[in-house]
Amino acid sequence: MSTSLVQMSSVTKHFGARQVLDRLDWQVAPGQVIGLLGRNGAGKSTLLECMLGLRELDGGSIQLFGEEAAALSDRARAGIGYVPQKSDLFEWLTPTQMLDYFQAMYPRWNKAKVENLLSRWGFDALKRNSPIRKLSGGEQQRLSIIRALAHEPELLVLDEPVSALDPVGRRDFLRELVDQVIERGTTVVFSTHILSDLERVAFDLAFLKDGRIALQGQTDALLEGARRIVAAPHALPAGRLDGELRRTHEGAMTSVIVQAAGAQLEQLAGKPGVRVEALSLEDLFIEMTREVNK
Ligand SMILES: Nc1ncnc2c1ncn2[C@@H]1O[C@H](COP(=O)(O)OP(=O)(O)OP(=O)(O)O)[C@@H](O)[C@H]1O
Repeated sequence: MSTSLVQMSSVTKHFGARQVLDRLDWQVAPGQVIGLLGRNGAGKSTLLECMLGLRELDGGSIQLFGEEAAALSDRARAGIGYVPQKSDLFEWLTPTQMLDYFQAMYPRWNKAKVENLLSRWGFDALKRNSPIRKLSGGEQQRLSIIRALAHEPELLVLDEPVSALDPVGRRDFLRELVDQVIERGTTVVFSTHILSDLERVAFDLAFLKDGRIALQGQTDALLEGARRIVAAPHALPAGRLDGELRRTHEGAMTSVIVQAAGAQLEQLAGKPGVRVEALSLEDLFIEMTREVNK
């Protein structure tokens, strides 16, 4: 039996001629907190939707809590909290009505937590009792997060949960995530383009590129080991470098991204005409997700 909470094997998904996921393998262990990164259109939402059994696969298999994702039991469903990229709230209901509706569906609904978050996140009596469609985009996003946290899920999947939030809303959400959700041992997978948030929260990063997870590791370790080596091609040894991830050519120079501190790197750093640079998370994102111009 697998010990993974999510187990994706050779998952393939296309929309018409567009191949979005290409024999993707991915595991998420219980308690892991993973930031999912990728360019616009890389397939992050598709991956998360497939993971939750919301999209039919063209190939491969996905297991969640040891069950087929496409046929989850009610018990497994009750263990999932999901904040989709596009809010699927019932717009004609008021926040109070919508939360009451969902409360009836979940055996483990923490009413006190919902009340606490509503008051802390600016839902006064007026807002709680006007139709959701009249709330701003950020308010709807906050409500969607409250709904996803209310039943204290074991697995929380967040698809760009802070995209519509102002800096205060983002800080409040991240605090809640770190102090409450992660503290409780919840497994969290979330996609975001706000890299500074990831540095504060995600313990692991996964890069989605060309339909697969191109790189995954602990945020600190990824950044600590990542280097860009820029040199004329003849200054580099033949073959791949230790820990080589990507290689691009710009004019007369070759740029190699490696994920390895070691003797080879030290040797190279001492050679004339060779530049070895540390990478920020933004650099790493750009390097890991850009097209290779061999
Ligand atoms: N229902 C659909 N029908 C057709 N094509 C789709 C559908 N959903 C997604 N796609 C296509 O699949 C690709 C991946 O989309 P997806 O929304 O998963 O990317 P993403 O990484 O979440 O992007 P973003 O960062 O912009 O939110 C895109 O090219 C998109 O146009």
